[in-house]
Amino acid sequence: MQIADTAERVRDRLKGINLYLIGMMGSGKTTVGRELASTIGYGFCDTDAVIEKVAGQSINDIFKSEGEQAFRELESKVLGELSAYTRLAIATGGGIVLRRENWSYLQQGLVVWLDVPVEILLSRLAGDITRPLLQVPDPAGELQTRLAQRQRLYAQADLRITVTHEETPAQIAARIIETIPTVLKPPINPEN
Ligand SMILES: Nc1ncnc2c1ncn2[C@@H]1O[C@H](COP(=O)(O)OP(=O)(O)OP(=O)(O)O)[C@@H](O)[C@H]1O
Ligand SMILES: O=C(O)C1=C[C@@H](O)[C@@H](O)[C@H](O)C1
Ligand SMILES: [Mg+2]
Repeated sequence: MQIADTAERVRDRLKGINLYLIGMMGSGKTTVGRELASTIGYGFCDTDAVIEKVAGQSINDIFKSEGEQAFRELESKVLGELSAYTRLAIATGGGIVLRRENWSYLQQGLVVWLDVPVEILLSRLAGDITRPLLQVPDPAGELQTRLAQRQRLYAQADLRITVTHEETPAQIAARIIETIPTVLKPPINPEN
């Protein structure tokens, strides 16, 4: 079946609930999230982008001037506000899973973990200067440590999409759409 047909069926079965993408920095939440939204006919939002807009500064500058704690507070506020909408694919920040209160919002939708090995994250983020937590002498070690701290939290997702080799964002979005029915309640069929 064509992905467009599958996407239409999945969209109907979702009944408007939001899709939340979680995972490490560089796992593709923003890139795949945008593709997922357009394929399934949802709107797209990115908590990091909304934070930068409301704060009027880059994430780097927020971390520098206010610190990580202030960023996390803003992040929870933005997540809470976005979760009031429906029919959205929402790319979150890599640390969204750290706060319990964030899960009260995430759990209202369907949570998708993009599980990408550190080697791929590193190759994607080599030379990146927009992620404050990676501006350290040993970004590989930093990613390993943070993944170890967060792994069990990411694992609370409804859906785990493991990326073992490079696939295009469109291929990953298609894989998400094809896998969503496995975690939804089966449709009611009165003839059975
Ligand atoms: N499937 C993919 N194949 C190749 N490159 C990708 C893929 N997904 C994302 N990328 C690239 O990896 C980089 C990071 O992707 P992206 O910004 O979507 O990650 P993220 O999970 O949103 O990260 P963050 O948590 O920091 O917001 C970007 O340069 C993007 O173009
Ligand atoms: O993994 C993280 O803690 C982060 C990921 C990014 O999305 C941004 O939210 C910020 O750089 C922090
Ligand atoms: Mg992102």
